[in-house]
Amino acid sequence: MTNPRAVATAVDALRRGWPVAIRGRDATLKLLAIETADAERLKAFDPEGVAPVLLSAGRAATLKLANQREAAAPDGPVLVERVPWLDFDTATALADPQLDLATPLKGPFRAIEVEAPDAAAAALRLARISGLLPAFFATRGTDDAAITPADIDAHEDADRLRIVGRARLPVAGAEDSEIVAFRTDEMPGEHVALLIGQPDGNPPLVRLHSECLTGDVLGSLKCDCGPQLKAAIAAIETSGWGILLYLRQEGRGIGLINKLRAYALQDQGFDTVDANTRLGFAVDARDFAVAGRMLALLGQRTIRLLTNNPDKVAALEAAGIIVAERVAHKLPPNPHNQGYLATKRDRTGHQL
Ligand SMILES: Nc1nc2c(ncn2[C@@H]2O[C@H](COP(=O)(O)OP(=O)(O)OP(=O)(O)O)[C@@H](O)[C@H]2O)c(=O)[nH]1
Ligand SMILES: [Zn+2]
Repeated sequence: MTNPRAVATAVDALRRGWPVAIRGRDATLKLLAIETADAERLKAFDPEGVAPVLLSAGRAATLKLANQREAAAPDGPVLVERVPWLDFDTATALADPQLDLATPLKGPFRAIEVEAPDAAAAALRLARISGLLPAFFATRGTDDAAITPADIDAHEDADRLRIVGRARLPVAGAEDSEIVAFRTDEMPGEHVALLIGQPDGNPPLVRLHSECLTGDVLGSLKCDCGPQLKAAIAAIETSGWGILLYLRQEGRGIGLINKLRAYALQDQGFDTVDANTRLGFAVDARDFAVAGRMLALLGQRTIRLLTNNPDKVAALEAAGIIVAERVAHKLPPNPHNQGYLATKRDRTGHQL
């Protein structure tokens, strides 16, 4: 039996700076998120000052801390040995790439064997779900109140999404529209679908739009999200009928705060791909199975998809949706997003 609700409690605990425990196959890890800790909490968590620091492979590679254990998975979690000079401030510098250029790290640091790699990987996932930097103090814990990686799988399982509300919603450019909201019992935000027009016997034109507060609401020129959102509604309306899925996957799944950290790194000269890696995240942490589930709940198994991103097509097909056609969704660049669009074309396979 899995317990996805316990994951919601763990997310809440991490954000408050409280420890959580994750039970892996071989051992249980007790974890304190570095971002929400302070020297005092660290002392209470680890009075002897021996708890190593857990980082993602991407972050460790940025810090030139390759995992020295031969059998370690190349993209697996990395544990940094706790040595006397690795105090709270130094751990913060390991966790937060914004300090990389300003404060050269002391050291030397040594990567040590990860005893519970499945629990460690689950911890990094939990940090992403919590919108926190993926970095922890980690020590052996007891099984009391520990969550498991399977609990996190259950928490993220798209099949648990259901429709919880719907209403007519005329919007600018598409007056004959209906909004449908979806959620699971634990998720804080809800995904929505905007059904535009009436079914006409053809597969609906569908747009998967990932939340971008800066672009969608504030009109940010750093990306193409705002114009893409408006243009998607217009294209669907013109096509006769279709569905806009608004997915709460801000920052390609790393959350608003971590996206803003990525933006700060972009101000230092890193592109959108390298910024995510330096933070310790996947380049794209979104789960498009959610969109597959939403379409299935709406009774639409065959669609036409408005996107330049081949990963979206592949992920929907893996989720059992037939993508009968990919329709390009290109908008003119502006001086601020030219580099971003070029990176999407050159490094993330977008067909631009
Ligand atoms: N982490 C991160 N997320 C970003 C950045 N710029 C935009 N985003 C997010 O990226 C998502 C939009 O995805 P895009 O990669 O622009 O486009 P796409 O949806 O993959 O592809 P298309 O369907 O072709 O538009 C939104 O969740 C944005 O918040 C960035 O520099 N870093
Ligand atoms: Zn955007």
